[in-house]
Amino acid sequence: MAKQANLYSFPSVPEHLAPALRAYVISCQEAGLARHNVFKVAVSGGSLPKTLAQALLAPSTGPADQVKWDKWEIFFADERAVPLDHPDSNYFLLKQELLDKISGPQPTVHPIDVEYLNDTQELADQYEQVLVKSFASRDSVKLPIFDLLLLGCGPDGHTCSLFPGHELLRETSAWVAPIEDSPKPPPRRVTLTLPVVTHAVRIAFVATGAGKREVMKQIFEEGAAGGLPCALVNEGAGERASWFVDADAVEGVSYPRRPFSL
Ligand SMILES: O=C1O[C@H](COP(=O)(O)O)[C@@H](O)[C@H](O)[C@H]1O
Repeated sequence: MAKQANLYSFPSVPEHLAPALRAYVISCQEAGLARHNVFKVAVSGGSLPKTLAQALLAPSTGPADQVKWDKWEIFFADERAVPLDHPDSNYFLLKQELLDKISGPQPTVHPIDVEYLNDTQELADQYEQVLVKSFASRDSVKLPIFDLLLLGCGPDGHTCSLFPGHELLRETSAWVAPIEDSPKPPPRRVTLTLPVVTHAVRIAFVATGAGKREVMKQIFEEGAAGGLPCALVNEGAGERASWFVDADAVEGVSYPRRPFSL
């Protein structure tokens, strides 16, 4: 039987979850560097960048605990069709929470091309071309393989801009797709598609707070049968998916917790 997603639960975010997430990201970074001397990562917006900043901006504890920012290529798992300085922009959020606070060597960051904000299909196609350039030509690469995806989980079970019951969940060809009717505002967005998400080497979800408890029950107790996008990622990725959650988010959820180890 295929191995299941890992569920790691921590008593507190700053003291326990953030250091574990840091250790996990650094291990993915080292694996990426060993593979191709670069670390290709895509990140979500929402509540994730704040936790990510707590994890990655902490002082290094030694040579094995280095975030090698200049080796990072950062992409967006989803983005809203708004200018890059708009409060709804996932880029703007990441910039405020994390990117602007990085001192020393800087990562390469790939925001959307705002020239195409009026046409979400074109916006998605252009972003797919960014991936094509980074991951070699689309003809030779069936799907881009991110070293790590850092994802959030909405209270409705959405991840990236893949929403429950939406036709986009059936997309099998595009790497990046437009959505014009996101149930969560703003409605116009672009997102990595489900096959790209499940194809990543590693996928880390971060979900914290009691507001996520009900959806965590559905994801982990009903599994893919419940149809929620996060559960579909768990099904497709199996043990390559790891959840970093706090105790509040998973209180009463019937699913085996793993002790965190690399
Ligand atoms: O709209 C979005 O929401 C999700 C989840 O956000 P959260 O605040 O509940 O963590 C986020 O992962 C996604 O990137 C964003 O566009």
